[in-house]
Amino acid sequence: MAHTAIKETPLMQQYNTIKAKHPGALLLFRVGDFYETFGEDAIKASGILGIVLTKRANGAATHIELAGFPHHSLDTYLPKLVRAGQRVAICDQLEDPKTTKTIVKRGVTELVTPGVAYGDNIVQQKSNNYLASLYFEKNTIGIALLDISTGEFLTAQGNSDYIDKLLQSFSPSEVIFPKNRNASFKETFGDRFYTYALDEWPYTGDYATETLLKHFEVKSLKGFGIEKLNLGIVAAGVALHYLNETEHKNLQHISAIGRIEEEKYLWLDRFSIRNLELIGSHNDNAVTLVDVLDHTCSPMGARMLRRWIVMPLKERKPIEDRLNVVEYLIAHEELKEELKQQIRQIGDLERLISKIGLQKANPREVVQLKKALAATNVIKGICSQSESAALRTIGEQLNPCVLIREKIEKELQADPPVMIIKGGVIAEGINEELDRLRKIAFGGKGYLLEIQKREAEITRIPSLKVAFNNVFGYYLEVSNAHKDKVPTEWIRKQTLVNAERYITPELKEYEEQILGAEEKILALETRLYNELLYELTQYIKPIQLNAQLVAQLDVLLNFATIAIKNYYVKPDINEGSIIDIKGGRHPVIEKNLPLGEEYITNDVYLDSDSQQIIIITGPNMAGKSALLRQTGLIVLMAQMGSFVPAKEATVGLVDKIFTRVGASDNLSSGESTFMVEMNETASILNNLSDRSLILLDEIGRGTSTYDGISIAWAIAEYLHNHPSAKAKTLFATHYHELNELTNSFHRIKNFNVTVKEVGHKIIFLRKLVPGGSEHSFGIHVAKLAGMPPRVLSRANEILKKLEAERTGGESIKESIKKVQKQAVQMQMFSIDDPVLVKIRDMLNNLEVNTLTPIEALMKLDEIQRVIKS
Ligand SMILES: Nc1ncnc2c1ncn2[C@@H]1O[C@H](COP(=O)(O)OP(=O)(O)OP(=O)(O)O)[C@@H](O)[C@H]1O
Repeated sequence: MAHTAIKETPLMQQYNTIKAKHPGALLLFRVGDFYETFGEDAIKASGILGIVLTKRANGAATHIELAGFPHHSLDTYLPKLVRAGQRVAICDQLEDPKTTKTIVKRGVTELVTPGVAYGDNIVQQKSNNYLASLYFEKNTIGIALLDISTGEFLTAQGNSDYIDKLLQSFSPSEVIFPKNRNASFKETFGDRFYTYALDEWPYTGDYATETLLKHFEVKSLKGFGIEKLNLGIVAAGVALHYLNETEHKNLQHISAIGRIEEEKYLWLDRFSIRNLELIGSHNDNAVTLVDVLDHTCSPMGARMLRRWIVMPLKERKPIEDRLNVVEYLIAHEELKEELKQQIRQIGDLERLISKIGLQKANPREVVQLKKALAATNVIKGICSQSESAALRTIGEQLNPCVLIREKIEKELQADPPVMIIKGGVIAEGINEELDRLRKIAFGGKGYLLEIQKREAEITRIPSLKVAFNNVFGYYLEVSNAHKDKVPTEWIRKQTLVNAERYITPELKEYEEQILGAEEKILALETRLYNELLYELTQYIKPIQLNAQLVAQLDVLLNFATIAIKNYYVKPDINEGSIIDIKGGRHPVIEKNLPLGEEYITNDVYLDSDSQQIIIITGPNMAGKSALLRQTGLIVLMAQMGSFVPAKEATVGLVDKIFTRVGASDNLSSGESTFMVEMNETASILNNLSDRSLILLDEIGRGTSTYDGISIAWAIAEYLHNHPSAKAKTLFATHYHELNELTNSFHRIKNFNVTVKEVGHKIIFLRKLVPGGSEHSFGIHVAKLAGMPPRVLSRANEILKKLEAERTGGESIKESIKKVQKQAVQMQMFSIDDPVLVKIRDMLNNLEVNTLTPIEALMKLDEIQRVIKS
């Protein structure tokens, strides 16, 4: 945005210089006790924050807008600005205004952007706050994901599908990329993200590698296992560069970078993450899987759970390890509760240690660190003594960091204030000078009483009082009755109605000592505190590991808790190719049914030999989508190591889950929704594998019936006949015509979700049974929805007519022939019409006897187009 230079005063000159250095950022300019904004920034800030916008004269003829708030309200206002998508540059006074005669030196001390934020009020407790950095080269994209609030730093590279999936899983608060890629970013990933484009120069392999090597103080990136990710390295280097640019210099807590190990995780494409409603997005209120699953005891556990949900595993061993711990915890109620109790004490150790790295932890947080380490030690004890090997491993790895814990215990007061300037942070007996100064400053009362007592005796003025005021400090007050007893060396300072006030050299000297002492105490406490903070940075790595382990334990405990609470069972995970769910439920819907309603359980069986594809028909509202989703969710939960909502479940490991929901739900994109649906489906067909699970919900409904049937039919056929990948598929559809498929393709089976017709009403039984269903009951559902009776009865009439026309039991082929016949008959009437001529030719060229139903349908579609055109 154009920034109109603000002229005149030296202050404004300084402002303009700083402002120009941070284009695109809203500048909070510290003036005395206030943060001020000017011009455009002031207009924005007053709008976002609801603070008063004023105008002030600026030179002879101009006015400048102005809006500000007290500096101590920064914690309240800054998050609001950042959440409103502003980049905020905080400009502070870099020297004490008292010590300078000219204008105070000022500079930007931090640039807070949505993706580079760590303040408790800015970042969400239960989710990570990632900055994503992208680098493009031909068809490959490098990505780095960095959360400054937790120190997590990851990288990967791959094609745009993969990067898209990662962006969906990690849902970064900000995405950065080189300026020349602005257009291609938008084209590939849309406008779902807050983005910032950087100059291109830092995007080189050399510069990035050097930045990383320097940051981690290593000679090679091999130790991190990322050395082959040449594009990922560039993205990661630029991420660090960006932190530096935004004035984040203390980054010891970013202590390692890891590769996202794609091969370890079940692939969930971004549509699945959305369609299965796993974690929801920031702005919708739908109840999602995580809402049901999250009973963690710590924010870091909550964040790890979210990661496990979008990145389930696909190797048997680690999944079983998790399941076994959960089983053990369920069987040991007391131990489970004790561990949860301790984890609650630990709190957000991960973000706490990050603040130590950033050197921004306050005294109370450091004391919390001590408490967390104490609780860690208790957990270590419990785990080490358990019979579960996995828990013992966690116990062994936990590091109680005894030395530093004792040091904090010894050096800090037990309950210090949040702000160091309040004083009383460093404990007694740590520093002699501090103790001495404290005695002077705070032992003062006794000392003054002594003076008072002594002088009262000498002068024989029993009512003599020592007191203090802001005008002339400590004084002696003598009532008028005794004023003639005052020694001559006392200096009179004030006369009241019935008393006189005096000062003495002794009092003045004492006063100077006290005032000096307070300042010295503050300086000394600050120094000692910072030394302690600095020493703590050496413990970042072990404490980060503790945080990881405790978060893991928290999630496993959480799985045990919800398994008990929601009656989940341990799934049987194996390397076979069967998915066999008995009495399965939808974990979210079952929790949100209207009072008195019970979730109807269902069995789903899929394998690659006899029942690879299930076509599920059934009326609207019958529960088809719920069934598809619950199958996906049960597999997912099993592979994240959780028990599952079913009576019994066998899960032959799945490597990819694809979900597509027929268009018409996915609005708000420029493309035709049908086109989008076809694109998405194409990407499934091109990526599936033998272990994939595909959930197709009314694919094809976004177009004309015959088009839709044809496409759905062709997809099912393709999935069945795929030479190498017998992907297990659930296919919900309204097109009963698809029930014909089972006759030609032996691994395709028909099922339907049952309903019962009672008089004019239908009752949803929600049971999945073998066989196709006859009709849709769409009109019944319309009635349920309160459609006017006239519309309903007319719809019924039309339906009857249509059904009557379709002579009972006729196959698609026959009905197509009939249509052809009608078309041929039509030809006899107006032969000259060029459209009809064209259609006639098309029909004449058809080899009806060799035509497959699908080809017939497509032909029909072609004919329809000709007529429409
Ligand atoms: N097994 C079940 N037990 C109880 N209630 C269920 C069950 N399955 C679904 N429901 C309820 O029925 C509603 C409709 O289910 P769902 O959306 O799956 O139907 P559908 O057959 O896919 O409908 P449509 O064809 O109109 O999309 C759900 O929102 C849920 O409240």
